[in-house]
Amino acid sequence: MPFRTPTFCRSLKTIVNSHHSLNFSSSLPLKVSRHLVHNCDCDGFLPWLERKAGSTISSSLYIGKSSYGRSLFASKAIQTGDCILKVPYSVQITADNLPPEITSLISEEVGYIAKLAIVILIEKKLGQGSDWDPYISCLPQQGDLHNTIFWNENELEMIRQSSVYQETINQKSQIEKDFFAVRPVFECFHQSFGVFTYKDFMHACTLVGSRAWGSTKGLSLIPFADFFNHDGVSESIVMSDDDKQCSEVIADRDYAPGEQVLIRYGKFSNATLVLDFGFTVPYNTYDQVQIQFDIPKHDPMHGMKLELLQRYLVLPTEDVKGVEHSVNSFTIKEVKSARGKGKGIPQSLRAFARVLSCTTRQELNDLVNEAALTDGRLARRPFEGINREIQAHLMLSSLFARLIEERNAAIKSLDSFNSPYLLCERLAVRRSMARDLLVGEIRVLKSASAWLENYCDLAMTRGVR
Ligand SMILES: C[S@@+](CC[C@H](N)C(=O)[O-])C[C@H]1O[C@@H](n2cnc3c(N)ncnc32)[C@H](O)[C@@H]1O
Repeated sequence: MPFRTPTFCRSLKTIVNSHHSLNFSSSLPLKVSRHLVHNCDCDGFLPWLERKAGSTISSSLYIGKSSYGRSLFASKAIQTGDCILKVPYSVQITADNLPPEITSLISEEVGYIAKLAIVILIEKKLGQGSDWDPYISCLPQQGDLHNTIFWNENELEMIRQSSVYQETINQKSQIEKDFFAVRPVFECFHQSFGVFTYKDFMHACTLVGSRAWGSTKGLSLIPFADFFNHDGVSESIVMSDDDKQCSEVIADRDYAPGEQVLIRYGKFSNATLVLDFGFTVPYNTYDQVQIQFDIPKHDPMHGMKLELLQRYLVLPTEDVKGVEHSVNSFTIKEVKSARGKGKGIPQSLRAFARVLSCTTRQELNDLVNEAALTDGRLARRPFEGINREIQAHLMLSSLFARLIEERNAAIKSLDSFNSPYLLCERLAVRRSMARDLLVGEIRVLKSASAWLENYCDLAMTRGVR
């Protein structure tokens, strides 16, 4: 999904494995709505796909309507451990489906999302003449999507405090870059494939980003499986097996006939969900906050600190949301126990605060010497003096307090965002997403604040070392 890395790839996760390793022992109390509506516009979809595949894809699921759009429902009783869907690779869409004359002209820099978007656009132009028409015509229309790249300026203002704001801008510019890279190719073939606009391309990229799974082919659209909606607590995921050349889903619990069957797309925060999938969940245990901690411009040792930080602070290898990391950007996860159990706030952030709290060259040199004598990392150990250690952490506390305050103010002003009558429903949906996002971020920041408070209290009473 991610429009930000060259291959822009944080699509729905797939385990490419020959062995399923799910733990089927627990029945999870999923909150699902019961729906017995069989007659959605996709009634003929599964029979068509099974004919195309030459095999049964699912005998226990049907496509119905839910409050999340179309969804898959149990057509009969399903038991924990049942294989509920098996989609052969032969009916999945990958970049290999691009016409060869197009593939040969597309630059290597164009990522998988863009390539699959082109496949969708070409098949769409072919209309009923396309082998994939029953699938392509089922895909959501432009107005149905709520990913933040479709939010207008006013709507985006609701989430300005969150990193999603900047990520949305980055995502748009990545799509634009890809569009300009592929447009000349299409101009050569406009008689065969027609023309498409930037808006069409953006829509197709978003469809791919929210419905394709990472695979050995880069990304794969898996028809029928992409009607599953997401539940972050589900243990069911789409698994692809290269030996069997198919993707499958195993039920993680029992389902009664008519019950909505949900899977987990990935361990995604609301920031990821709203950016790449156009929805949020009210309480998301995977929420995290991307923060930036700047060296104050007026700091007399600004240059020296910056140089040291760039030299010593190693960037995280895992790029959480494809955000470009700089030395002063950190990912904060919810701290589950303020009492010091488990992980607290990132070590790299605490090291950063120690460096920032130094007031003399000597103090900075001491940190460099200490790094040379230990594991080479800067400021990873608590300061000898308790007061200095506490002071460094209080800097973080005040940063968190400001971030919490800004988000609280943003939530308060959400109701002041209005729009013309016809757009009210759309705005209400997006406002509720903005609220979920900001509330989740506040929860994470408050947990980090509580951890810091506890750390400082403990340091005072016990001494840091
Ligand atoms: C893979 S598709 C699932 C099928 C989709 N509902 C449809 O009608 O085609 C992913 C999209 O479904 C919707 N969706 C999935 N899970 C959701 C959830 N828990 N809450 C709200 N919308 C959800 C979002 O629009 C998302 O981009």
